[in-house]
Amino acid sequence: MSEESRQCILNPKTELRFELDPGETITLRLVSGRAELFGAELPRERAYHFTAECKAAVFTWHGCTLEVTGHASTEYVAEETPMVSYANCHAVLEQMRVRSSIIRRSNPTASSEAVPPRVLVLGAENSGKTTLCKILLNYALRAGQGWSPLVVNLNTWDGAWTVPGTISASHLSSPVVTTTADNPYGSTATSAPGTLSSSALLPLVFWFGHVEPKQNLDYMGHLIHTLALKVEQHSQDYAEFASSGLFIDTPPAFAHPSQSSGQGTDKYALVTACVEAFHVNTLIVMGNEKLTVEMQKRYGDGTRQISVVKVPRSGGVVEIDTACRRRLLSHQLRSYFYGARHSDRKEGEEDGDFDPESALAPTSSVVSFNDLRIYRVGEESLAPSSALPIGASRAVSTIQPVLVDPSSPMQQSRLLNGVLALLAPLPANVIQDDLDLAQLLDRNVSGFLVITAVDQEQKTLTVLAPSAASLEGRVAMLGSIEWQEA
Ligand SMILES: Nc1ncnc2c1ncn2[C@@H]1O[C@H](COP(=O)(O)OP(=O)(O)OP(=O)(O)O)[C@@H](O)[C@H]1O
Repeated sequence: MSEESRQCILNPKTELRFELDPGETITLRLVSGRAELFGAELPRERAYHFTAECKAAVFTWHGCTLEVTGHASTEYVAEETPMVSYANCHAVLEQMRVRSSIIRRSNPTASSEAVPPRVLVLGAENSGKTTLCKILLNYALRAGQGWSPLVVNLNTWDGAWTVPGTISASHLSSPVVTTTADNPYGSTATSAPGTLSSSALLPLVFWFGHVEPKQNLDYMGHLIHTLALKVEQHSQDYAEFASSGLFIDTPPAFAHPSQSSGQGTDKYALVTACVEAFHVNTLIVMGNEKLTVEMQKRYGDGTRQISVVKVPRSGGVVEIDTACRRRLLSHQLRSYFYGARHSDRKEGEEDGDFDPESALAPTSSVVSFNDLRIYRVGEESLAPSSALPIGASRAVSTIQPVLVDPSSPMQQSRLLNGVLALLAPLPANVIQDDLDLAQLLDRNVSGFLVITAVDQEQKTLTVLAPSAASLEGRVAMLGSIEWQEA
């Protein structure tokens, strides 16, 4: 029997907030008026099924009626929201886009004057950075100007379109409506069935291999520059989107000097890396006075032409604790291999609600130790310093790829359940034995694998992969991220 539904009438400029615990689901349908989910307009009479620990809010500018089915452990209507500030922020960014577009059309060579908004969003943990990026992105996409902004995700806790431990970028051309916490920027053609994903959404992905930037700050800095460089090369293919600008979503570590720098180094080294690499001209700080002042001191003096703006943190942003983050990390990996999460559906739910097309079918295959070359990046992959002979120092830098020998018993525990990033195939003229290791750091990722078994006798690895394609001769990177099927 279907659950009873109830009506929720929202006054203008209010929002219905809900927080789902594990196992809870809620379905919303817009009955009258207009409403939006983090900036994406909801069509009338279409049911949105929220699941997988989703925490979200439906906001209305002019009032609306929603039909709500299901139960969320926390559900309330908020009268106070920061949406007016966010809309003002959008208006300023929109002016920059329009100006850029007009200048480019009248004089295509004057690209230095036609600067679109290049926005970096900074803030503490759970301050609403991803949500603000999504709202500003959706508003830009709804402007009717044919924009297709680039979204850059540098939050390694959050896989964005892929899996955690990565940084990535993608142009988006249709609004993002997310009903689970698994893919905050939507699903891609590589990890979702064609019927559900956008073929235009093909993110450029680089593997960091850890969830905390502090696990290898040099490597993170290197990847930011590599991603920016590739993005610039790609943007030549997307000249029509040159005025759309970009949004950079960052992890909390960028705003915490202690977590993003070593002693004696620039305390905002990663912010500096981003500003320089992506030519940021707008820095948005989520409701943090001290950080805003520090950023204004650094960038707001007019010489660099960077605007530093503080916007209020929404009272609706949920404190995601470490246990929940770990669960989300595991679910993101699961949904990469198996498709959208269904475990949160209640038992006995009607079959009609279950969409079998969202299920993916990964394959498990056995590969010989010699088929796949596995590398880790940096010193952390080596024996501890205490194990070195007295007086000896490390010869390996923090961003040097080190070959992992699967036959070494010391590596076995690291390999088992380890998530591997399969690098894009190397150019045909690169001979495996003569591989320039520095090249590996600049290669983007074409997919992910998980090692489910290591057989020392047979010298084989069993890997879970999204497809049955041969892995012979491929190069993969290991990090510290592990995943095991529950
Ligand atoms: N107004 C709101 N009502 C209900 N939930 C919200 C609201 N705004 C944000 N959230 C939820 O709060 C959670 C945290 O928000 P968000 O991910 O945007 O923060 P963040 O600063 O990017 O987090 P991180 O610490 O990972 O950097 C998300 O699940 C988001 O969907």
